Amino acid sequence: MSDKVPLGEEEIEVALREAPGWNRVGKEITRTYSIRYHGGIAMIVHVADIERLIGHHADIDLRWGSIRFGITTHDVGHKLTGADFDLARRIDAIAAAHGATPVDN
Ligand SMILES: C[C@H](O)[C@H](O)[C@H]1CNC2=NC(N)=NC(=O)C2=N1
Repeated sequence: MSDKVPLGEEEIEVALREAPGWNRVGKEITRTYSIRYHGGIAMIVHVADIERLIGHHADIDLRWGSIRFGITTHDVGHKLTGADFDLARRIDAIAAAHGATPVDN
């Protein structure tokens, strides 16, 4: 499991470059995908299985045609850690497996 030690600013910049499509918004990193509602439910179940496995959970906002993930580490006061970027990578892989299309801005 990735560690839950707050990252420094430079480490966050490096991690963001290595997680293309994820945006830093306030205290979290976030990404939105386009997916049909029912497909989004199936994707969430898959993500939840992985979240339980790694002990790290995203905030998930499912809408009619899209799903948004927001990730930050609560245990260290809502700061960004390696665990957030680890989960982001895993969500990207699951999204691809479910045919979810990134809505990157
Ligand atoms: C005990 C349990 O592992 C911790 O509370 C985990 C659960 N999931 C978590 N998820 C996130 N995003 N941040 C955390 O600090 C966190 N802590």
